[in-house]
Amino acid sequence: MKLSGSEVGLAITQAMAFSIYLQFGIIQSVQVNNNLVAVERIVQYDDLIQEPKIVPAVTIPRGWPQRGEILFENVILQYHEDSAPILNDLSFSVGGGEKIGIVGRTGAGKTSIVSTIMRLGIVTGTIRIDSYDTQYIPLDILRSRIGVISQDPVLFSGTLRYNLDPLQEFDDNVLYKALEKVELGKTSKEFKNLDYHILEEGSNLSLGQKQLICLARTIIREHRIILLDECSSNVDADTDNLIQNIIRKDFDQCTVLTITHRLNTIMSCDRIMVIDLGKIIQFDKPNVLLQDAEGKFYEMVNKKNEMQEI
Ligand SMILES: Nc1ncnc2c1ncn2[C@@H]1O[C@H](COP(=O)(O)OP(=O)(O)OP(=O)(O)O)[C@@H](O)[C@H]1O
Repeated sequence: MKLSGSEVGLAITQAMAFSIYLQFGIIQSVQVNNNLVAVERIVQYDDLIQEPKIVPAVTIPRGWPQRGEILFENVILQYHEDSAPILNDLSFSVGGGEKIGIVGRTGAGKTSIVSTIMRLGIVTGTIRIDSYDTQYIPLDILRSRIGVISQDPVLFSGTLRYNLDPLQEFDDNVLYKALEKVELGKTSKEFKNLDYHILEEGSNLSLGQKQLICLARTIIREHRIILLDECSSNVDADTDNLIQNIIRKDFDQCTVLTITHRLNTIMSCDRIMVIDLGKIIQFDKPNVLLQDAEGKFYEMVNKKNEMQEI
């Protein structure tokens, strides 16, 4: 939605009027504050550069992606037009149902792979998902068909039901089943009630509980491709184990890309991708990488073991 100059002007005038009313004690200060923040947000959103509207050349099937294959061909990612590429000429393919671990030092470009798949930033080269070139897929379709769980879970002020299913697409039974799978009820009995109220950004929940709600959301949607970006890095060992078990059981048929600093989390993956300075420097089965004494992965594993011995 693009506001006209007069609409933005009207919003600002209304905000000013509210602040005058406040000085005269006409309306409650909390209400005024909320209204001012709302106007401020509208003005901020209005300044955002709009993403391109993509008209697909072919019809995207309802069930896309079905196989979950990902193909990168000479992909480059920049976050701004005049900035240097963050990912440099990446080419690789992932088969449907494969479990891939992605590792590399801080700032290597791991999260940028997720950004690229979701087409956040300026992407050149070709990314195909089940043979469909993602540059021709409308962004709302692309982003709603891939499950992403990051280290900063996104939750809204509203009921548990609203947070699990904001568009009210699923039966309560489906939501309850997903909650059972992620064992949220074991952390607090409040989570057995879909009307339980969650505060803005989930401020009345622990990080682990927030992650489990995001996991439940992904289970409900039965995504074929799931991108996990450090989703269990800041939770306790029990929640981490629970998350890993759910991924193994419920996402068995899915293509899962797991970004992590915890190397033990990805040892059971089919293949591990090592990223450095925006390039893939190794991509192979864990046992192959562990035997390559000259390789980066070998160095990372041994450094970690040394740290544990100290
Ligand atoms: N939105 C952004 N705008 C501009 N530069 C960005 C943006 N996001 C990431 N970068 C830059 O891209 C590079 C790669 O960042 P990325 O988050 O992909 O690394 P990472 O390997 O996931 O790191 P970490 O392990 O610390 O999360 C970094 O130099 C970072 O500063």
